[in-house]
Amino acid sequence: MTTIAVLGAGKIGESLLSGLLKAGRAPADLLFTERFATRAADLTKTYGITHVDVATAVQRADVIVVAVKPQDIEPLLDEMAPNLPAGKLVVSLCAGLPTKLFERRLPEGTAVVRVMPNTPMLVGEAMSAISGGAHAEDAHLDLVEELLGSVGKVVRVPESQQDAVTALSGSGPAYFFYLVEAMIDAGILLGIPRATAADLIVQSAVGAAAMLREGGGHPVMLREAVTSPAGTTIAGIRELEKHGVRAALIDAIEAARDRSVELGRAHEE
Ligand SMILES: NC(=O)C1=CN([C@@H]2O[C@H](COP(=O)(O)OP(=O)(O)OC[C@H]3O[C@@H](n4cnc5c(N)ncnc54)[C@H](O)[C@@H]3O)[C@@H](O)[C@H]2O)C=CC1
Ligand SMILES: O=C(O)[C@@H]1CCC=N1
Repeated sequence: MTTIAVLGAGKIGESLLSGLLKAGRAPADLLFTERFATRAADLTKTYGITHVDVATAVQRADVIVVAVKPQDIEPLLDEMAPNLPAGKLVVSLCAGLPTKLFERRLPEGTAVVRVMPNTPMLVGEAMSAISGGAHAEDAHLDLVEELLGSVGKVVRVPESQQDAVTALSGSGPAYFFYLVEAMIDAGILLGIPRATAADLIVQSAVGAAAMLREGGGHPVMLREAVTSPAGTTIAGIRELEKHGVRAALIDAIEAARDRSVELGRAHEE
């Protein structure tokens, strides 16, 4: 069985470990590193997985998943480089960091796959986009696709699109949560108890997502079907348009893309 080590078990690292376990992978096939000892102990207790140091992780695992903040990558690469045997596959989940950075800092010929996942991985509903680096072969991409396919959907994209993908689906869940939060607040304003407002909005979000995914409908047609002539929905849509919500969303996603590019530039030679 393939042994997978997750370096940095924070929010996304834990989501991956938990998702892989839920998908049927044995705890014995998973390793993780974590710089905070109390967090490491909590994760071992919760999931029964083994906490190791970076040197042990890169030596024992076949697939090494890097899940630290982009700002924390340099010291981690310093620790990985002298210990990484040839033939290992390095998978980076880090926003903005190009495969070239890993290839430059790790032993010559190391296969690197850049991935942009998202936190719905925790419930087996991740959206992950993967791109191979210079030494990644089809077999490496197939392996990463299989791993991430067990915790959600996977698409292959050229690495040049990864900053945009990061803004769209990497950050995307946060924008949906933000929208839900705002709609629940609207319910409070209208006198609906918070718990009821949350139920109403969360189920509406789940239903809308199911229609988008399973119904195969176009978002414009689905919205038009809710929008009756002289009805309630169009009164609300007029306010959204007046406040420039569409342009705000486009600007937000462009800003997130720009930030991803900036995170990568910070590590250029
Ligand atoms: N949170 C999200 O929604 C997503 C995050 N990502 C990417 O995943 C990476 C991690 O993000 P989060 O999980 O949100 O951050 P986080 O801060 O929750 O997790 C990072 C973890 O790495 C640990 N760490 C840092 N340096 C370490 C080292 N040298 N050795 C061992 N452990 C170390 C930290 O203690 C922390 O627990 C980032 O690069 C981010 O861009 C990608 C997609 C989505
Ligand atoms: O906010 C971030 O930088 C990370 C990357 C994508 C989602 N969260």
